[in-house]
Amino acid sequence: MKYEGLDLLNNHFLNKGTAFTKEERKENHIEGLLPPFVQTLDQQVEQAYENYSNKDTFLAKRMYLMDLFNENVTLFYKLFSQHVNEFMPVVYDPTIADTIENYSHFFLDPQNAAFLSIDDQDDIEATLKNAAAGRDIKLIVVTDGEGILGIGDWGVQGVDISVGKLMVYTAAAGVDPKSVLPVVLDVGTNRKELLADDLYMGNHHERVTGDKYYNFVDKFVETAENLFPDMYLHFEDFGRSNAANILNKYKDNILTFNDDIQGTGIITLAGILGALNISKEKLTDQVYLSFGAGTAGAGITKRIFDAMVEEGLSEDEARKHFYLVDKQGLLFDDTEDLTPEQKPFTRKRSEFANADELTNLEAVVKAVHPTILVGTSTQPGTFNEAVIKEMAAHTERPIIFPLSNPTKLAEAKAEDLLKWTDGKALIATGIPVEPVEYNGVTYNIGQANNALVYPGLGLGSMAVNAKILSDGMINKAAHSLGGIVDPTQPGAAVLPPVSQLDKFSMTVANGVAQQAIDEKLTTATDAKKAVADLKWEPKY
Ligand SMILES: NC(=O)c1ccc[n+]([C@@H]2O[C@H](COP(=O)([O-])OP(=O)(O)OC[C@H]3O[C@@H](n4cnc5c(N)ncnc54)[C@H](O)[C@@H]3O)[C@@H](O)[C@H]2O)c1
Ligand SMILES: O=C(O)C[C@H](O)C(=O)O
Ligand SMILES: [Mn+2]
Repeated sequence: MKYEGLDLLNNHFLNKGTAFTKEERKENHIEGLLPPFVQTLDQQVEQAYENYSNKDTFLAKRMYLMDLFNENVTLFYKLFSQHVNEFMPVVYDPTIADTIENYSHFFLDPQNAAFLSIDDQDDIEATLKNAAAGRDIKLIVVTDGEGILGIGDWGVQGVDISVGKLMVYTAAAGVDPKSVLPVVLDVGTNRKELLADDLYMGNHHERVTGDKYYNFVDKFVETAENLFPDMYLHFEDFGRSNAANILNKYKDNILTFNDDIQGTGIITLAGILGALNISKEKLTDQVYLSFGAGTAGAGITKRIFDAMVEEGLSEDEARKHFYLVDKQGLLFDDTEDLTPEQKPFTRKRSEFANADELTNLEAVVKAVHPTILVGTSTQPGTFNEAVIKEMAAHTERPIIFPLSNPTKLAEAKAEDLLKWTDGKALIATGIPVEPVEYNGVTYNIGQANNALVYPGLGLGSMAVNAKILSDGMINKAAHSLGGIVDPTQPGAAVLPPVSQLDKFSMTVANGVAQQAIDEKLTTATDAKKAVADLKWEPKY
């Protein structure tokens, strides 16, 4: 189909705005519909960045950028690619949390998303086709909005996380924006204030659970697979009781990925390897404490456990290095309400003289002397001075990762962690943090956010159209981020800087694609060529 006239100007994939040449304007019947001066893409970028910079708040900046995206995708990504570091917290986490909480009130545009309702299951196929509009869809990010970041259940409003994650795929790894589709599964919400709000845009009923829920997810997956057989299916921010079930159900049969379980596992392992590269310690000597053992906490634990086994420990030996703390305190084998993912990492009460007192983080830190403390608890400020000083008293370079998002939920601030450990802590945070000055040293703080790996992992997997996402490919991604930071520099970060996200996304993509070839999960033979061929660039 040829777009011309207003249809062309209103198609954000094809629109070049003031960059349409005089000839193009004539040919497409848009002469006189734009100011006469023909601009270059670089001039448009300059103009847009000036506009962006004049907005006072992150929220206003984000809204401007979303308008720009709706207007002209090429210009949006050209601008984004030139300011990745600056735009990430605006387009993505943490500002995205504000837009999710206020989605129904801020609403202007559905941004090409597919809204699938559990109450209209017969529409699934039609909706996906309508949203694709003839495009060859290679990547879907889907959420059901139950476990958005750490802010919980936001029902249909969670759709923005699918939109935002996809924008990062393109900005970081050059995934073609014409090949992606954000999806939300609206199964209701348990958030009372949304149900009571007349302007709430989703289904006004409580979440549907059990067989009806899983059948709906099944129907979506099956229909999407049929329509888009080469698709990479990314699950995001499902609730704790469903995320792992869904991953386990599909991971051995289709090319699928759970970001909170697998993406977070990869980036946290990469961060820990980066920290150990600075302290010159061995992974198999570490004592690991997960604070908040939900979707992300348990996913990370499993990844670090697998890494210890790869480094030569038996499974039984490796398990002894792990402690999980959740709402109930330290998790024992007889603790009530354990999830299937927690069970393999529980301890026995007989290991401790004071087992019944191990109901809070500080008591557990005193009892087990962790060398690594990772927070995915959604409980702000819980890595307090007493906890951190106790940890630092028993280990030279404590590895401390407060990963809960958004900013208001972080377990600690990097500057406090440095202060309480006299600069010894090796830190990564979930959200971006400015460098911290302490005792004359500038500490760069790594960002252990899955956004540093999922774009490259996805691009590499899609480039070779791998049959599944294997443990080997995941492992390869985790080991691809080393060697970028100089660990001998005082204040070196444990992970590479987001400013180089586009570069190291390619390293991740090439490594993952090669691994798929090595494991015979693809018919492709040349990883680098496959990745380069799929990579999209914003240009007219
Ligand atoms: N940095 C990253 O890349 C990244 C990735 C995924 C998740 N996260 C963050 O991790 C957090 C958790 O996400 P999730 O998807 O695992 O959610 P989740 O709900 O599955 O897990 C949260 C866990 O914390 C536990 N918890 C609640 N209160 C607690 C308390 N007082 N003490 C100890 N544990 C407590 C819950 O019981 C649950 O098991 C969120 O803030 C999310 O933003 C960060
Ligand atoms: O979205 C993020 O910033 C990371 C992660 O997927 C999360 O749920 O917090
Ligand atoms: Mn997430």
